[in-house]
Amino acid sequence: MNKTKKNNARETFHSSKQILKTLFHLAPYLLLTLIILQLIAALIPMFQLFITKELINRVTLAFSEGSDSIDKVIFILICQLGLHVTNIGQDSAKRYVELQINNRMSLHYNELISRKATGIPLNMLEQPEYYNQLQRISSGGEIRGIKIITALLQVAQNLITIIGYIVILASFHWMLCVGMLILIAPSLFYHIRAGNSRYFQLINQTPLGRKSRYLSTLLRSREVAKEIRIFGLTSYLLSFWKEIFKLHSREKLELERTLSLSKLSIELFIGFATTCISGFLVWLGIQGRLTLGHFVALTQTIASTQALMQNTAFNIALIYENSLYTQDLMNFLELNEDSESASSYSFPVPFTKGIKVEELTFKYPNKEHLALDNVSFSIKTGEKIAIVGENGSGKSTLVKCLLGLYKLEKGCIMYDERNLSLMDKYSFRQHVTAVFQDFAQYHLSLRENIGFGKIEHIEDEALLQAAATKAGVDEIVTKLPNGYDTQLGPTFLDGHELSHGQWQKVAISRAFFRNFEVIILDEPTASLDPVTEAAIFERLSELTEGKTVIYISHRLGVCKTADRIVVMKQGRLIEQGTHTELIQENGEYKKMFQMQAQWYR
Ligand SMILES: Nc1ncnc2c1ncn2[C@@H]1O[C@H](COP(=O)(O)OP(=O)(O)OP(=O)(O)O)[C@@H](O)[C@H]1O
Repeated sequence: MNKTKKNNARETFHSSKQILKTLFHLAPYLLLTLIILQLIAALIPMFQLFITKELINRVTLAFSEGSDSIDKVIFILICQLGLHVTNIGQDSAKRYVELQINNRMSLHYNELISRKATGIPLNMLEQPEYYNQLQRISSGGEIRGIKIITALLQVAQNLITIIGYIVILASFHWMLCVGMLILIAPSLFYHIRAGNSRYFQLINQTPLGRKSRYLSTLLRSREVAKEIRIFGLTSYLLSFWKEIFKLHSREKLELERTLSLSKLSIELFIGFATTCISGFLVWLGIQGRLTLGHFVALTQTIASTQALMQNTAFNIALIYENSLYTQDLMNFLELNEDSESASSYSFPVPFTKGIKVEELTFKYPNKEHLALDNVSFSIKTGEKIAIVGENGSGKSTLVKCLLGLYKLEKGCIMYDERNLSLMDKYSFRQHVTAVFQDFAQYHLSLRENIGFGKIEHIEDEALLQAAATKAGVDEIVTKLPNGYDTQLGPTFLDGHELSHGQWQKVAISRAFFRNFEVIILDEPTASLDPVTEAAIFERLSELTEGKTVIYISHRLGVCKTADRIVVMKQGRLIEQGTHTELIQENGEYKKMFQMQAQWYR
């Protein structure tokens, strides 16, 4: 923890500099305007002080001399009004400019965060620390950047005013400015300590905090609503959530209590020091070294300087605290992405030699055992391969590797003798399509749900209808109120919910919406009725004529149509061959096939 604190302290300056640089690129004129407004704000208190002093002295004179001196008093009052209007004007303008800067920064960083989140390797998404970090930056990391800048400008503004005040105070007595300077130290110490403690408390609370948020999401989620009711889980989940909530509240209260005690002692010290300084002023007045105007103006100066110093200390601490949070954002943005076009190596067209998997070994970051253990096999172009095996045998992991979604540590995958790891990802994805076991259900229009298969052609009606027909979605469309433009899912107004099987057909259409050389289907028909499933598999050869097909299925009956069957067990490839060959081999496949077959006898 100490090491982390030290590192963060060192990197604080770096992240503030980064944020400033970005802002300078994003909104140079707004930044300049903000600096000018801040400068005006810095000078106003000194003019105010001068006006106060003049006003008191001239009013005292007018009271003793009568109406002869009233013109000068009126002039001073007009100046005071002008200053007041300027102050209000600069304050409103500053808020407006800050809001504009905030919007630009928010847009910029939110876009970067979303791009990064969709660009980092899939392996990273399996790691809890990724979600902890994402949660912290999602709760306003980019807004904290603008806070650093406004705090920096506020410090600069305060310093200008404080220097002006100190010069005024020093012109009366050097002791006054020394007294003022020593007031800032305890305040600064307190605010930095408070910021640091709150930040590290957040770091420690993030993992459990995520769990608590997950539990409360579960309690309100549509997906698990049925199970929560049927299994009566409300009390259990609620008490788990309450336990975490109470623990975190207790920790926060404890920290605030400690900080409040420190703050109280610092405030007492500051109050005592201010009283001493005021007493010193009275002593100077008694000695005849101050007029009444001077006395009022200096008392006001001391109060203002003290408030400004506290505000400066608070803002310096704010810069430090927000830099710690911004550091998280910067670290996240610096994560390595899947290189989309780092290579000039494109997908081989025409695709003639097929796919070769050599000694492929893969382990998930948080797991002990290998998900894939030295897997080697090849697929000819145009071949239809079925992958079968018990749950957890590595089938889905294998197809995700074939799709280039995971970074390989050992072994390689070649498409027409071109190494997938070195291939340009964009080019690769133009020629490969997939239907996943946990396919996405986009709560958008049906057109978008299919068109996402190749976003550039989303308006191509003929292509849309062809893809829909291939998976039997054309029958669904006729029953939808707005055809392809019907909003799907229950999330938004007029949303039309589909059955799970219908959603799966839409996912298959999406895969068929693009031209492909290779199609990978991970249990593509698990939710379909037997008639639809049989129809899709019967038509698969026709729909994928000349294309390479790899599919995973637990229904071994449909695998009989494959040119070759690959059998997986505990991450290893244990058998491969045609259905007839594997039955003759009398191995794992035959055992699985016979077990399934007995249910149909
Ligand atoms: N995201 C993940 N993080 C960690 N381990 C994982 C992850 N996904 C899968 N695994 C592990 O990797 C192994 C292989 O899983 P995989 O999903 O590839 O199996 P599968 O054969 O597709 O299973 P199923 O038939 O149930 O879909 C399993 O032991 C599983 O626990």
